[in-house]
Amino acid sequence: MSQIDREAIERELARLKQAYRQTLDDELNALSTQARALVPEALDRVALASLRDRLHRLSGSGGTFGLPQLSDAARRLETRVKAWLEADTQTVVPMETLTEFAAAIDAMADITAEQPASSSAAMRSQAARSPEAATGQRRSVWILSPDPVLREDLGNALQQFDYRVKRLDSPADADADADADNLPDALIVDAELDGFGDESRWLARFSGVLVVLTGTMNFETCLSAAWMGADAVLQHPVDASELASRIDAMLRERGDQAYRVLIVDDDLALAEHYRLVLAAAGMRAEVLSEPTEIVERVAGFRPELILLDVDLSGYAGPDLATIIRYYDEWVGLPIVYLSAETDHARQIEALSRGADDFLVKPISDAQLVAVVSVRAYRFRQLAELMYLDSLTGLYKHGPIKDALNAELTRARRKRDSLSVAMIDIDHFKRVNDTYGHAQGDRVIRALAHLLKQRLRQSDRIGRYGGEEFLVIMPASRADEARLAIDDVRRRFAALQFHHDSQVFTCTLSAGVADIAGDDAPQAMLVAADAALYAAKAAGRDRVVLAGEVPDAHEEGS
Ligand SMILES: Nc1nc2c(ncn2[C@@H]2O[C@H](COP(=O)(O)OP(=O)(O)OP(=O)(O)O)[C@@H](O)[C@H]2O)c(=O)[nH]1
Repeated sequence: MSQIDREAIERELARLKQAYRQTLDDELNALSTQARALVPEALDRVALASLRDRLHRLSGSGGTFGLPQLSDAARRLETRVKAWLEADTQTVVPMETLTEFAAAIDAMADITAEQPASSSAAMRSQAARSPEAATGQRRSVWILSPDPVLREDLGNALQQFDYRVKRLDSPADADADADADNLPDALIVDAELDGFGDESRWLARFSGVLVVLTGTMNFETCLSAAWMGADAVLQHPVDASELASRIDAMLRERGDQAYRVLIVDDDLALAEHYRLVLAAAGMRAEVLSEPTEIVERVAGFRPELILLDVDLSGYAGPDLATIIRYYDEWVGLPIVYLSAETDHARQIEALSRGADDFLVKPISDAQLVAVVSVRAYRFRQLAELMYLDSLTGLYKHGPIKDALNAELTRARRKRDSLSVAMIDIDHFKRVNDTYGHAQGDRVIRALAHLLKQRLRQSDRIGRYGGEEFLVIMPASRADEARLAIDDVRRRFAALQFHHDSQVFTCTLSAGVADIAGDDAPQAMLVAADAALYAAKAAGRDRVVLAGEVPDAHEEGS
């Protein structure tokens, strides 16, 4: 997996700081002109409000770009303007006071004292998690084995899980490919392969997952695997679905699940600075400057924390927090205000409207990273416990139904299509009865894994019941949804499960309904369930659309 390019991020941060300094002169000139235009007899309230907003922005951004004294000065001046605005309209501010105020504005131009460069070391010390992880890119795997059957079978099975597979039969081939090609995300090495690990210098720069396959699990094989730095030793024959799950879990642990943070701020330079600071700490941050798009963006990006400015142009942060809390599925999402507001009463008022914390700008980079990562970590832990099924990592029954309500509301508002699919493993009872419950669990996990691999990131997948799954597919008509689910059906049927010396396969049936039928959530579920029932009745191993009458055929034909 590629590493975060810290140098590029630091260069970009320095560029932002320079750009900020360049626009600062213009901003201070504009402030000075506005201040000098104030006259005692007729204080222009519109001009005062504009002065207050500009000073507020300056107090928030100065410190971030290395000018903390500028922040302090702007904050003091902002307080004075606020007092004038809140006073009786008849109040006359003496001319000397206005002159002195304008001089104080001009004096800000003299503030050039710079803080020591911001805490990039602190940023570096934070857990470095790779941000490109959740991009949904296909993972690559090399299979190194002298056994052509193992290479072929395992390779084909991993392709079903959307891995790019390269099959190699000797250490020399691997050495040649390692020089010529990018190293893979995962490497599966057959313990029977002679000479691997001794000469393969490229192993030192391999940072992916290394799995050793062995026919016999004993101390010697495990010891040589440990010397090689293997992450896991598995006994062959191995279930490809188990292997794919293990590799995925290890890649995830290795940091391919960066925290997702949404920054809502209309000061774009400042927001970009925060984004880069969080990226340097290994998080994935996105900036939203158009508050009206907040619901769509939260639904699409699924942040694990929102950094919310209190005063956005035309909107109040607390109103946005309230809107987010209207959606059941986002009730626990951490919202942290990031604002130049120092008035405690206002901070408390803002906090009472659905947020979790209040950070006062300017905030140090290290503090920002610390607060965000601690809260995002806790949220992820809690969300996993509350919403995710422990066997499959999919949504539990309740949360997937909540997700359907939310997706339907959005689809209606955007006049977009939406489909649901109800999926059930065929004759699952027989699997349990014949091969045992543990093997049944493996089959359930394999299907969950396949669904996660094959469907879009925006699709929601839940374990609806024991061996029944519910998939919500936004922006998909039923015919499109059917194609996707049918692809999963074919791949699932091709998976081979190993039990002792036996090999068995399973199939699934599915029913698909879309919003065109009836857009009440319960009606969609009933329609999909009826289609699933029709698929079972018509011989299983098929996907049926709601309202469709499938041709019946013999099972297994
Ligand atoms: N291993 C395992 N089995 C489960 C789990 N949850 C439910 N089951 C079993 O899944 C089986 C479901 O069987 P049925 O609903 O009768 O139907 P089926 O055998 O799948 O047959 P059809 O749906 O008609 O194709 C039951 O035997 C349950 O005990 C689970 O978490 N793990």
